[in-house]
Formats: sequence, structure tokens, C-alpha cells
Amino acid sequence: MSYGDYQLEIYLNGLSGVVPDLPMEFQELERRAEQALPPSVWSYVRGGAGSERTQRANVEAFDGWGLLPRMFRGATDRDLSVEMFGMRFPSPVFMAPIGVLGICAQDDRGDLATARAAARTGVPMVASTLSNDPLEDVAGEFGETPGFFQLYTPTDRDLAESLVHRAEKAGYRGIVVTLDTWIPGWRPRDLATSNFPQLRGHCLSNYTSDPVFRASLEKSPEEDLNSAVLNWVRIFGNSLTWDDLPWLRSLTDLPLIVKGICHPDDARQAKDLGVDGIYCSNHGGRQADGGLPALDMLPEVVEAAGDLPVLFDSGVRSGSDVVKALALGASAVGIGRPYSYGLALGGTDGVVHVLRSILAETDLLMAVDGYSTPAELTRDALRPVR
Ligand SMILES: Cc1cc2nc3c(=O)[nH]c(=O)nc-3n(C[C@H](O)[C@H](O)[C@H](O)COP(=O)(O)O)c2cc1C
Ligand SMILES: CCCCC(=O)C(=O)O
Repeated sequence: MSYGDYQLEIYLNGLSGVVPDLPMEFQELERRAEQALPPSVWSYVRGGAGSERTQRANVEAFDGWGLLPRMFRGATDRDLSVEMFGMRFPSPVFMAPIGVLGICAQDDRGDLATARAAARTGVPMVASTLSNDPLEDVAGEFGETPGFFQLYTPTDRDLAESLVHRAEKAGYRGIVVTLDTWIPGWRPRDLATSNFPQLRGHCLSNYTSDPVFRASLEKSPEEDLNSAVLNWVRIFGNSLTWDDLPWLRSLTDLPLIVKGICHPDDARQAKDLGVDGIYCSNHGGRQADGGLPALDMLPEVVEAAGDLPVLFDSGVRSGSDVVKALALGASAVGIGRPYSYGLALGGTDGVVHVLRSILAETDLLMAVDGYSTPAELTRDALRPVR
């Protein structure tokens, strides 16, 4: 079985015989997700910071590179697996953390539905701190697929420690600490729909289920949700400095990965302080407008990271984007918004379809272009488009 077999499955049965009611093209997926989601949820998921120039540039940056096909290489047997953090993953694709994912599903249980898609596809999910179901329940749906926990580090250090230890106990295989979102960016679409207060009620389960968080409240969240929400707002984001990284490192023996790195000096410093992986991302342009596309920074970050794995996301929409990011040095490539659109349209089946489509395109493109493994995709596989 290769990932490309999804093509054959669809050719043989017709798309409607494989995934009824789901589109093949990304533009159509996006258009239909917009129709399916309530406007406030749509503006939250689709929206970015400021004028969304950085968000658009993330996507357009992939057009700045062209892949070079190679001939006579007999890439009939491809092996897309990659090794990272002492584990072998069947493909270099993973699901980036998406907070408030629950509400993208009809029944509010989008975190669980996405975890089931991880189980079905072998594509690891990085589960956000901001989930509508507690991290233990999300992990319970991963099946054999390793999962990662994304930490938003609260100001209360005991709570941070508790979340990390719960993730360890629940069987997560790594901790991804997001550094770029200790405060939300300027997001005009969210401001226009004023939906942040509504969203909060759908992403606090990791806090309301936490003994440390509960102990800090005068009344339980069941008795007084408002005060719990206010307390969460107060402790949500910690503006950490490099001096705090040894503390974060000390919380766990699991692989520790820092997310939101775009400057090579930051990658170098994180490496020197003992992280296990660098995650190059600008949060899909949701945090800071006016920034460079994350893809443009990837090669420098990869160089600075040396022998550490570099995860990448921001703007990945297709298999050819995955292949380009790999050729620019990413060890693994994160899918963000596209899977949340699949979730909105078809629950677990929708996420599986989006992932299988991206994997099939990746696999077939590598076959056609003569690359059998991700390791063969080096800078030589690309040229800048003139
Ligand atoms: C709706 C939404 C919620 C997100 N929530 C989180 C989050 O909780 N934690 C995090 O580290 N990143 C979060 N991100 C950022 C993603 O992990 C990823 O960096 C981004 O989606 C990549 O950009 P793209 O979706 O345009 O490809 C979120 C992104 C979206 C679209
Ligand atoms: C305050 C941040 C909320 C979750 C998030 O990371 C995002 O919306 O991008």
C-alpha cells in the first residue's frame, strides 16, 4: 500500500464512492467550509493578523520555488517514513495544533474526531492546550499513532507543570511549547464578529479538569463558570524569556519542541539550551502581520538547528507544498487550516480525506519527479522561480 493508492481508489469508485460530499480541490474545500461554519467560527479559523498580508504571503511563498524532476531513477518503491525523536513516523506529515477545534465539528467534539483521523491515517496530531475535550480523552482516540501535546504556558507554573505531567501520563510522545501566542495578535475578523468570548467556553476543558486550576478557584467551574473563565484569562499566557527555558526543559524527559521560531539566532539559542526540536512557523499569519513568509526563513532556521529536527508549518495547502518544504530542509511538515476545513465538512472522514489527499499528492509527485525518500529531497531538488 502506498499513499498514492488513494488516487486509484477514487478513480475506481468515483469520488462519491469514496468520500461522498467532499471536494477534491482546496479552493472548493475552503469555500464549502465557509458555508458550513457559523460566521463567527469561520472568521476565527480563516482569519489572520492585521491585513492578513503575512497569511497570504505564507501561501504564495511556495510559488517562489519550482521542483526539478529527475529521470531514470526508478522511484517505483517510495518510503515516505521519517525518523525523529527516536521514533519512526510513516510519513513526514503531521497535524499542527489548532485551538478551539471542537467547534469546527457539528457536535462540538472536533478534537476527538481529529484524534480519530490520526488513528486512521497514522498522521500524528499535535493536540492544542485549548481543546474542548480534556487531553486524556483526546489521547484515548489516537490508537497506535503517537500524539504530541502543545503547551500554552500559563503564568501559574504549577499549572504548567500539571498539564505537562498529565500529558506524559496520558501517553503523549512529545511536548510542543508555543512561544508566539502568549497574547493574541490583532485579528480584525475576530474583532468584527466579537466572538472571542463565545469561543472561550469551547476550549477550557484542560483547565477546568485540572486539579491545580480548580484549586485556584473559589467556586468550581460547574458552580461559577464566569469566574473560572476570568481566571483563565488572567493566567493564559506567560511572556517567557530564554531564562525560563531551563525550567520548561526540567518539566519533562519527553522530547521538547519549541514552536514559533523564525530567526536563526533563536533556533541556535534553543538548541544550546537543550531542546529536542525546532518548529519553524509564524502561526499561519494569525499573530503578527507584516512578517516574512515562514517558508522564507526555513532554510536559515534549518542551518542554525544543525542536527535537530525542524518541524515546519504555515501556508501548506498541497502535496507539492510538502515536497518543497522538505527540500528546503524541514524534517516534517504541518497541515493547519486545511484539516479543520475537512473536519467542518465531514468530521473524521473529512480530516482523513484531506490528509490522504495531501499524502497521495506528495507520494505521486515524488514518484513522478524521481525522489524515493524524503532524504533524497535536498536543496538541489528546487530552483527559485524567476
Ligand atoms: C483556528 C486556528 C487555531 C490555532 N490554534 C493554535 C493553538 O492552539 N496552538 C498553536 O500552537 N497553534 C495554533 N494555531 C496555529 C497552527 O498550529 C499553525 O501554525 C497554522 O495553522 C499554520 O498556518 P496555516 O493553517 O495557514 O497553514 C492555530 C491555527 C488556526 C488556524
Ligand atoms: C489566543 C490564541 C488562541 C488559539 C490560537 O493559537 C489561535 O487562534 O491561533
